Amino acid sequence: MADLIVDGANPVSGTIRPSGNKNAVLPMLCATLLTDEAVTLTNVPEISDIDKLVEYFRSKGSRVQRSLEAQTLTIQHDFKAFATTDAELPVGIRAAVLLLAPVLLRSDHLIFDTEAKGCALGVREIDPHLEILERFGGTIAGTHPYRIERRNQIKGVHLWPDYASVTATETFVMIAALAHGTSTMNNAASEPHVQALCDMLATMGADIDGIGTSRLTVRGVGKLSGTTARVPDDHHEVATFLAIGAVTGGRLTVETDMGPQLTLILRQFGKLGLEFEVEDGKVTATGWTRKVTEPYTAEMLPKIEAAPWPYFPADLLPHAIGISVGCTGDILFWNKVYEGALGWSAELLKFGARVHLSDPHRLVVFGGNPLRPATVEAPYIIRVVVALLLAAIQIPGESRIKNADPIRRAYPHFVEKLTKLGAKVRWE
Ligand SMILES: CC(=O)N[C@H]1[C@@H](OP(=O)(O)OP(=O)(O)OC[C@H]2O[C@@H](n3ccc(=O)[nH]c3=O)[C@H](O)[C@@H]2O)O[C@H](CO)[C@@H](O)[C@@H]1O
Ligand SMILES: C=C(OP(=O)(O)O)C(=O)O
Repeated sequence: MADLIVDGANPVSGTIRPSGNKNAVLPMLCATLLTDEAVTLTNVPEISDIDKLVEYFRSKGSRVQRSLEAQTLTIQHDFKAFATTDAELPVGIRAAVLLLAPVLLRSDHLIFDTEAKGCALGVREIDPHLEILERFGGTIAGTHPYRIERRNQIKGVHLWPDYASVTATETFVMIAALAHGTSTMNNAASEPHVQALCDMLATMGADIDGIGTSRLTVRGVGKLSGTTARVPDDHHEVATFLAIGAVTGGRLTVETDMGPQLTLILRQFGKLGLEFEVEDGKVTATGWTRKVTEPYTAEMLPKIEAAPWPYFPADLLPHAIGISVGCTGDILFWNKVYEGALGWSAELLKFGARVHLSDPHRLVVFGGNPLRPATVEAPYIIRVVVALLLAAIQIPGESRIKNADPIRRAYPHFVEKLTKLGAKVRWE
């Protein structure tokens, strides 16, 4: 594991283009298994989760051509390789769960010997995925490892799961696209990455209504064709760079077409005093007042809450927390998604911040405390490494974020990009 050394309070300024969204490219890559024709993805980020999926596909005889320079990836699968052997999925990444539906469609049985846990945010259950496979006609023939069999034709079903799960919705769309008949899902997730997968499947010939809403209707088709699809820019990375620019006193522009999707994200960062200019094709961080917006309702604490899209994303709540330690006022953070996503907040005390973890979902950060550089320990959570960096980079002096490697799962060339913009950050 490597540490990130951050020499804070150096303005991070300039213009940057974001990379493709990890949580979009992973389902898009898995969905290439739904066709025997070649699929080309563009704006493919250079991140380790993709390396793991590509390695898995190559081990199954898939042909993969990847250009890191052009950020393109072309892939074509050999269905026979999936049909004749047990499919043992890659371990250590949440995205392994996105292989369940497409592999089961290609093979009549698969062995799933991974807990499919990514970031350490809580239980990361797989029940919603297994339930979808069962409802579409799969059988769970064993557990530890999971053995899933498919004896019958995949037929359309109507689902209304407990909650809007990103990867479970993606599993549903992939299997429903090739099922016989019509399928519906109420309480579907609608994050930009879920929309990107649906849009890609539509270009392959899938018949999907309700993209971007909480009710998806999918009329199954007999066959999907190859396509070329662009991975959308990563709104998490866009938000990260904007926040870094603002808290370091820089002026940082991100060139992206994601502007309209960032409205609520910028509004929540605005509650922490971050200032932005949104123009066609770009967003600029212009300053930071450090003031927390006080609600008119006097009994209320200022609050930022995270929940499934179109709420503020759970994957950006750590960023807001990291920023907030430098604010002058108090604010409540409420993670309505994960039951284990805030335990790391005690690390912020080492910077001199005062925080109170009210329960597993709610954290209060008290503003106006003198901050100092510190050595902190990152958990295995990509976005928490960023949160700790956002705290460290606003404080004059050298901080160390231990075990910062998880950042490589979603932020390509993070240190190199920051260095070009004037940050003093290095791996050690
Ligand atoms: C590869 C990928 O795309 N990973 C993302 C995906 O993970 P993933 O698809 O695993 O996350 P889910 O949307 O399933 O939610 C994660 C967990 O939160 C809990 N839960 C969620 C929603 C809800 O209304 N109630 C509830 O209790 C459940 O315990 C669930 O297991 O979506 C998460 C939530 O946006 C993101 O953090 C992950 O980065
Ligand atoms: C939690 C994340 O990823 P994963 O679900 O792949 O662990 C994330 O991208 O912040």
